[in-house]
Amino acid sequence: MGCTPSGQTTPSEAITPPNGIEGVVNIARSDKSGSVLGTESPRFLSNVEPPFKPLIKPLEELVDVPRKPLKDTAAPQNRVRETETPTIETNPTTTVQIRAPLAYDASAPASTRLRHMIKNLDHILVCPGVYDGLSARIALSVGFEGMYMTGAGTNASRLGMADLGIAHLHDMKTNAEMIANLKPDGPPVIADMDTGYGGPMVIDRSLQQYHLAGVAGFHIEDQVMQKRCGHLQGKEVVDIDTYISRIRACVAAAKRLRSDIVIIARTDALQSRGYDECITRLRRARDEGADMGILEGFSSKAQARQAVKDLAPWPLCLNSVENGVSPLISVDEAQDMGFRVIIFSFASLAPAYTAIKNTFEWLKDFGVTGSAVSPKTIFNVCGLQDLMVIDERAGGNSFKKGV
Ligand SMILES: C[C@](O)(C(=O)O)[C@H](CC(=O)O)C(=O)O
Repeated sequence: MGCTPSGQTTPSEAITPPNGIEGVVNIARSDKSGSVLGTESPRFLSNVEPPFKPLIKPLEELVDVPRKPLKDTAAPQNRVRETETPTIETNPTTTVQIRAPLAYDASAPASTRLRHMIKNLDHILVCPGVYDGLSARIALSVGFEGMYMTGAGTNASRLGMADLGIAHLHDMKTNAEMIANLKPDGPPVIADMDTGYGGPMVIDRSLQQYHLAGVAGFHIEDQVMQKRCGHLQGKEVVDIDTYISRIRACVAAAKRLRSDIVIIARTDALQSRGYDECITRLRRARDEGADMGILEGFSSKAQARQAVKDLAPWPLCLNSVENGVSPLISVDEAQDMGFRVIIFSFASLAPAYTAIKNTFEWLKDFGVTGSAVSPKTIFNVCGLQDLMVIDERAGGNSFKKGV
């Protein structure tokens, strides 16, 4: 690591922040909403601006906007699923088959807003993977329209464990609940539900817990209970009937709870059973009432494009795991292929690993961290401004002497 040839360094002159730290600084300063991220002087109520810019376009911008056509989407053949509340389509060539309200309602639950976004946004919904409060806060401050709570990240951050199905319902639900409630009227949170954590009775409870936690959508997969990350080798899947019973349990629970939670059926069968079996599984899941699909671990871009065609107009979500088993597919490419949502599972976990490791090595070698980030920068990202407003409005005096 960098050090002067003599090894005679001082923090102020010779030590530069290690790789990764600079990026964190830039993220903190890139907030365009007018908040004071990255500075040392938070403002008080009179001149506090909203810490977050509106993340969702206002109604008038969403309704009747011409959507970018989902290219090459084949005409549906025996694929139209009965929906409880069919929506009126304005442009049949760009139909996205998901039950959704016609009008956007900013005060609706996140799940209802997510449905509307999947159906009506004129672009793909981009959800960075977040795994804890800070990564979620950073996603909010940068201004994404959605977020994805990664199971891999939850295992790693809450349990210090690899993504091998160690985290269970309680771990996943409490993490998702915290993240979804940082800004309940903000970007909807899609969360990993792995295998559902048991048979139909447990899955029923899992859906209920996610629904009550404010999770807007989740994916449930067909791996065996002792699952592993979709980008590892040696995955095993359950038979199709067991998989479909998982989906049925979700659909029934959502109906009973009158929940709009978006049910995303994921299949991990590509590795062991091949592409055609994946399409069969996803079609069955769709026919049982799943709202959306994920085919995990595409082996080529052509295969990803084909899956969208084969399942259209049912919407698909792309799980982009950089350095995983699939080729890297950018947001623009995924949109062009016709995906409606893209999640970047490792978007915060991987850079956090790099930054923390580099910093710890720097600390070990040089006795300082080399970080350029002040505590207040982190606190501002984590809602300091909002808390000051709450206190001042209530007549509290927590900040009379500054902060
Ligand atoms: C999407 C995923 O379920 C996750 O937990 O983020 C993982 C990501 C990963 O571990 O690579 C998966 O793809 O299985």
